[in-house]
Amino acid sequence: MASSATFTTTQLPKFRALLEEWQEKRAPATGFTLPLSELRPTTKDASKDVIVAFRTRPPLPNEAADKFHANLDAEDASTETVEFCAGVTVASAEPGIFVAHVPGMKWNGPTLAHKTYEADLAFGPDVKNEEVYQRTVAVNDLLSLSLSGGVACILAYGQTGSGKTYTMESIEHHIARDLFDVARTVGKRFVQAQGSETALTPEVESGEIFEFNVTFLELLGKHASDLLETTDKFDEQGNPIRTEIAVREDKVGNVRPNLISTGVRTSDDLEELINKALSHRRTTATLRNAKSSRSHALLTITIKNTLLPYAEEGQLILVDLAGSERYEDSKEHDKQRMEEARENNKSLMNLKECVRSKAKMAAEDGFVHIPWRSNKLTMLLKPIFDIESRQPSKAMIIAHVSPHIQDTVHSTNTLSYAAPFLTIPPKPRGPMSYDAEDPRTWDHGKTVQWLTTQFTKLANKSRLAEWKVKAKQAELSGKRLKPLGEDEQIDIGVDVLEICPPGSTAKNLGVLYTPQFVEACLAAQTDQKLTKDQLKMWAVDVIGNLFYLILTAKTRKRTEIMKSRKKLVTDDVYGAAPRELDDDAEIHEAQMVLGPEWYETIDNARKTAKEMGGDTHAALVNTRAGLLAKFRSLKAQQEAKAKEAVDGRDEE
Ligand SMILES: Nc1ncnc2c1ncn2[C@@H]1O[C@H](COP(=O)(O)OP(=O)(O)OP(=O)(O)O)[C@@H](O)[C@H]1O
Repeated sequence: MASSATFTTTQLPKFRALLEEWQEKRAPATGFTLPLSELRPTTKDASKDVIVAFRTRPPLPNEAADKFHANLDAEDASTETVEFCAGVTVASAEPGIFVAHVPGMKWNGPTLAHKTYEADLAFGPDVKNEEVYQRTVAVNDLLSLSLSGGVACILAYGQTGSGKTYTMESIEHHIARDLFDVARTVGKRFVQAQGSETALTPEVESGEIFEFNVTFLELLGKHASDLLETTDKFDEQGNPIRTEIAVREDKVGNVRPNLISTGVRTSDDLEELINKALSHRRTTATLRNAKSSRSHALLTITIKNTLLPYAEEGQLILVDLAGSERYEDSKEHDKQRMEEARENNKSLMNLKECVRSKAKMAAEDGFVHIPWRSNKLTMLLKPIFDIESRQPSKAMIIAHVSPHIQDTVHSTNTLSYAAPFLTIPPKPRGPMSYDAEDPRTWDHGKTVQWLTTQFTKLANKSRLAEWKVKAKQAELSGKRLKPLGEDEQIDIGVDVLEICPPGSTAKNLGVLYTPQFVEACLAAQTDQKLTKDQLKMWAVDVIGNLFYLILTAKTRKRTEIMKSRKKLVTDDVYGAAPRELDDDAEIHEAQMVLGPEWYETIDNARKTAKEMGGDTHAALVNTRAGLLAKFRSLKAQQEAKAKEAVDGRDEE
């Protein structure tokens, strides 16, 4: 089977002419909403849980000649040179719109279809790394989120060689540059909110209240290892042998692999550590005799607020995903690499399912099952996907595509992988009806009443504890302390109306980060006898209870909704039951193997059904089943060949 890239290359002049024709007619591209100099975190929609960006890179010098010479069988292939022909065009930078130019073939010659894909942002080949960082990480305030006990995750996805590592390494270095400055600003504000009671060491005074720890994990196929572990042992294939790391939930539900965790205090420390881990990854890739990275790499920075030791730690998770390989590119692989490629595809499909469900949940305020336990990659991203997690989180996906038309089939896969995260229209939501057990439905009065009860309970508890100590002392000196009066007026130590001013409700408080709520409580303190530490502890307790109530209400409603959905599915009213994940992975793989044939055959079958007045859905289902059968047979042949090759090598 001639590869689609070779086919496109041989027809390149015709595709270039078709592209020029399209370019002449198209509307001019639109740019970003704001220039870089006017970007501020406040200019973004803070409620978005998943942000999607597309990026394409420029063609590299000599790349076309190296990669796509027209006649692969020519005796002196190096003399062949091929000019560049774009496979994608940026139609709009914000919202992001990429047009993919899909080559095809009809009876009257080559055709070029133009497919549109949408994201939040689209970065063309001229956009530099600094701008990508500013428009993704900086403007969405991901550093502040992780410094406030939340989880921020940035994922780079795309075909091998499309520029993932280029983007991620630059983001990592920019984060190393900025993280400590942002931490000082956030830290100083927090220290000021605490007033004079914090022990003002020079570090605390300058806002250095955070502890940072870094881990670096590599996931190759099913095997996890620690990229910070130095090794001088290698297996037969040249793979460095590192300790296998278990990825599983512990008794309390955390997924904390046993990795080397290194504390960092400055930008230079972090920079040095990132360089070390990246060099290990590069060496590993080279030793495996692969130019590309076949593994997922997860750099995690855990951030602890030392002035809030009982609150959740924040996390910044940076993921450079393995290159999604075309099946036809992996034909020559040995058994182990085929297995890795299959595992990678599976984990990428599972990740897609999780991100899509998360985006859907945010859009609908509904309750969707997120299958994060199905795979090690998504297990490692548990704080992002577990709906029972109390930490606020944000995921940023940067989908990368090659600029070449020879890669368009793969580019459309990448773009269609990322695009559905956005396409779910938010459900119109009326006001939720009052539910005493769901804080999201409370009005201002009910919220103030609840907060007052909470602080009263805590004040009572500490009054009782104090009384017990005094009573013991009195007893020792032969006296009896007067019992506590039941209806004595209790000073709760804070002005609840300042924490929740008119117009604000429990729903507004529920979206605050824990440190923000603590700051609000410290600012509302009325009883100066109450120590700041005690008030901080109360505040963490109260906001924790509020999160818990919201979570319980969500979970309760989720169970109800899941039950009713199940019923709808069995009653066959809701349409087809959700597709099996494995099915989805297989379809994705089949699209890669069959390339344009997949899309064209389905398009033609649908058109024919429409023209004949037939059932287009049935035509789609039947044609897809036929294509899948063809793919399975091709795959079986490939596997048999690979097995033969491996057996042959073993015999030698
Ligand atoms: N935006 C860009 N501008 C200039 N050069 C780029 C850009 N993006 C990527 N490159 C270059 O393209 C080549 C491939 O990029 P990179 O290694 O980041 O790809 P990748 O998607 O991580 O590939 P793999 O999956 O194989 O690791 C590199 O030489 C890189 O320097």
